[in-house]
Amino acid sequence: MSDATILIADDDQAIRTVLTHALGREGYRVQAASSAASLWQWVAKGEGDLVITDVVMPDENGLDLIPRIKKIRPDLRIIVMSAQNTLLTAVKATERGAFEYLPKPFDLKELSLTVKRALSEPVDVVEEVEEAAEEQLPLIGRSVAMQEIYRVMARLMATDLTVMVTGESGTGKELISRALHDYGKRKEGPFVAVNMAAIPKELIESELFGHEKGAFTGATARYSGRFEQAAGGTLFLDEIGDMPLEAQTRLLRVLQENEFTTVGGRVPIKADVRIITATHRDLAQMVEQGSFREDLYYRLSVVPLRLPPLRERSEDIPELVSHFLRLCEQEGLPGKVIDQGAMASLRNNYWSGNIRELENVVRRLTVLYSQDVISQDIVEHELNLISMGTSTEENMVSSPVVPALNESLGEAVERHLSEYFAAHFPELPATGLYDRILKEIEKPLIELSLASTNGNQIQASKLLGLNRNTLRKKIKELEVSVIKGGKA
Ligand SMILES: Nc1ncnc2c1ncn2[C@@H]1O[C@H](COP(=O)(O)OP(=O)(O)OP(=O)(O)O)[C@@H](O)[C@H]1O
Repeated sequence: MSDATILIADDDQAIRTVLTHALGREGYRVQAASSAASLWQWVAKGEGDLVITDVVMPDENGLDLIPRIKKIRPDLRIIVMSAQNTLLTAVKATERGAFEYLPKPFDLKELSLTVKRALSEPVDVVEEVEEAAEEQLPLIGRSVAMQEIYRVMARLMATDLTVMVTGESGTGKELISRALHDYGKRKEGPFVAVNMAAIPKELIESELFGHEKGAFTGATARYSGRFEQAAGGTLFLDEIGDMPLEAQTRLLRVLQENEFTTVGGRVPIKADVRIITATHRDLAQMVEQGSFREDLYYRLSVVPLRLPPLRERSEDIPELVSHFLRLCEQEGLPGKVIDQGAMASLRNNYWSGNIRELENVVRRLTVLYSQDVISQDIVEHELNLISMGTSTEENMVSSPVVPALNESLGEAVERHLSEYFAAHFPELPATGLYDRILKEIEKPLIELSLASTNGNQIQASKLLGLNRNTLRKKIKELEVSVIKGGKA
């Protein structure tokens, strides 16, 4: 249908020009408008075989236009393109009956393929669907990688398909799974999450399928397992790669037969759950090694959803950081802003712990440093502590002033003091810091000197260059424990 007429609405002149050229080259007739109103006029007159519309336009939101168009021209296919790029936009576009949702910027090749598909596939009749509520779970991130995830998620909302979410630890697998439930057709039902790694092997069956009273020692009452608890809703099996082989076999049987029995029970119960699984493991490799059943793997990974690690979408970091700073403030922690250099350091970090690690770092920056503006120095300092395997909190409690190999004692003290300042600034006294810090240094200094002279106070006072009486006074004042047998 390359002689089809395509109607385009976008208030961005550049986009109209590019699309008109690209689609014109492929033989389509193109009419492009800068407003929803012009597009509507064409549609109402019966013109066009396909609509491509932007979402945010000065006169009307493209998403609101979809149901109006569908009412008078149910057969007209609509492609929505948007730079908003949130999950909600993708879900709304799909729910309202758009043929496809294309996050901007998109590839012209992709657009061309979508147009071809839209013109050749039969038009779906859109059922009346309940509108998705405004974003309850804010899924932050508009990177290309996340937009692709949102697009797939939007397509999954109206289905009960089994989804397997994979990705490194802390990439948001549980959050995405919850969002699939919250926007999906089972949203009125329960979302029941089970972490397979957290249940002892011998309890997995009864945890999942329940048990009858007396089924085994300790089964003092009937227990309805997670399958029963999740009836009508979603069962989220987290860390599915940690499921022992015997339980895998049982799960597979339940999925094949669509029913299960409790441990010790005989009456089959219908399994009315949508299953979403998640894992950070390489299940395909586990299948090869024989530690995960191949048939179960294929049943569970009907729709695989791979979450990218944070380092592959560092463009999302600023928005995530602002989101976590806002969360901290809502929880009553001090409100902070972050400067550009600090943000650049956060963007360039490797983030092996992904979003969870970023979230934790933002929390520490909020709590442990008194400055209202988080600077690059502070961020670098905190990230260094993490890369050394310690963070400010832990570091403050235990690390002694031990010079690193290339450091003088003075430098080590300075490093330690700066950590001390960073960690304790909010509770430092208004004045008297000099005495307080010197006291904190004096005590270990005297203790170490006494230890090195075996508790001999005469030698220690010499070593320190202090008068013997002064040393004695200090020992008392600072409550230094004196080694028994040491000479005064
Ligand atoms: N897109 C996102 N926007 C905002 N917060 C997010 C996003 N993704 C993840 N988070 C937050 O990051 C943290 C980790 O997410 P989540 O627990 O879903 O990760 P996970 O992949 O399931 O981790 P694990 O593999 O360790 O179980 C949570 O506090 C979650 O709220």
